[in-house]
Amino acid sequence: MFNKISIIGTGLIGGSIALSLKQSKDHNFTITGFDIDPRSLDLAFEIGAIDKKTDSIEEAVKDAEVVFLCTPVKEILKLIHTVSSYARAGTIITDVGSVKKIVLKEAEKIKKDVYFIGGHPMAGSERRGITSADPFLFENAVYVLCPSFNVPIKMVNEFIELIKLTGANIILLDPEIHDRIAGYISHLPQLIAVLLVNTAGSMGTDYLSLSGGGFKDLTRIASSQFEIWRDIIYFNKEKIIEALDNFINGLNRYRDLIKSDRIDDFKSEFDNAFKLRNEIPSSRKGFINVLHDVFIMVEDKPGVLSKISTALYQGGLNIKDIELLRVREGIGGTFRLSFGSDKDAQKAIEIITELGYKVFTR
Ligand SMILES: NC(=O)C1=CN([C@@H]2O[C@H](COP(=O)(O)OP(=O)(O)OC[C@H]3O[C@@H](n4cnc5c(N)ncnc54)[C@H](O)[C@@H]3O)[C@@H](O)[C@H]2O)C=CC1
Ligand SMILES: O=C(O)C(=O)Cc1ccc(O)cc1
Repeated sequence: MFNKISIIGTGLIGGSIALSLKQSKDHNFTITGFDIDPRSLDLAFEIGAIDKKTDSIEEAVKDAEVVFLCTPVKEILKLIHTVSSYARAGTIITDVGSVKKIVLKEAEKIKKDVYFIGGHPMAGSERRGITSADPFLFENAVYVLCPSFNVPIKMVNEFIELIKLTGANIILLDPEIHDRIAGYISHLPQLIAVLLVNTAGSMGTDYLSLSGGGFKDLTRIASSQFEIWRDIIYFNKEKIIEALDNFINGLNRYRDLIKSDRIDDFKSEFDNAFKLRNEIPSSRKGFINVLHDVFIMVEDKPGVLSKISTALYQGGLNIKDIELLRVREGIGGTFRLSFGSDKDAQKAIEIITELGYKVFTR
């Protein structure tokens, strides 16, 4: 197994990968971080995501066995060259970019004694930066890998073992297929979420103030920052246009059905969606829910949950639902607690924070 890891871009994804590797009980990784934003680097060091920080990319890379590129995609395309020029023979360079074909094409140009394995953890958040990093972010998530042709199978296998430590399930995919699928299940939904909020919002802010759980569930990712998405949209243009065209055709068909009073024709649409939706492997991410969720990161210590639930009970709060989202034996996990109202969820946050746990909402 590798020991020396470097993270270039210590933001949400870079920070989460670093934190999850540092939590591994059976390994003692030395993680070096580099980021163009010194605040991000300082914070990553302060929270223990990285062991060393450096303002020199050469320094960050020269002794590393694995280098993770965790920046926006456009930067990844440049960093592939900078990093490979400083990397010693045998180093694995990997990225986390949401688009894969352009990245793998760029990686074809680097010297052949370093190995590029494209990666895309299919989990994330609408929030950015190291302050939102979560060691359990990838637990049970799909993590796509696209190795370059020159990477020996043994190296791919060793790398898979490393990524498995994040708790993710690995899938090897052709970059083009990855981009088409990501276009439909991630990039199209992102644009739809933005347009839904803007369409309703353009009618007046009072429209949005009436929105219920369904609208909020469907549009959480509309709060994502454009900086990451600019590159995703640009570099997956073709596949996104294909997905948009399909979706626009579907919307037009629905419009025609309604206009011509063929409402019953929607039954098969609903039935089909119900069936397909139920086939998505059960992970709670994105599950429709009208409750108000609070997420708590806890250590794997006896009594932690009863301490929290007792304090909430004494505070007059009723937990409507509870789920252990991500757990690492002996280390800890993230719990989702759901409350019946936003007011209760806010009160719960106060109570749990007072107990000294890290709490966040989505
Ligand atoms: N946000 C999400 O939910 C997911 C994002 N991704 C991909 O992960 C990558 C990173 O996204 P996030 O972590 O969300 O963004 P982020 O904004 O939280 O972190 C990016 C970090 O990279 C740093 N950075 C930018 N240019 C740099 C450069 N040239 N050299 C060194 N550091 C640089 C920034 O200062 C920042 O700290 C993107 O390519 C995105 O497509 C993949 C899966 C999920
Ligand atoms: O917040 C969520 O649920 C996401 O799905 C975030 C996300 C954004 C970009 C990706 O490439 C993958 C995941």
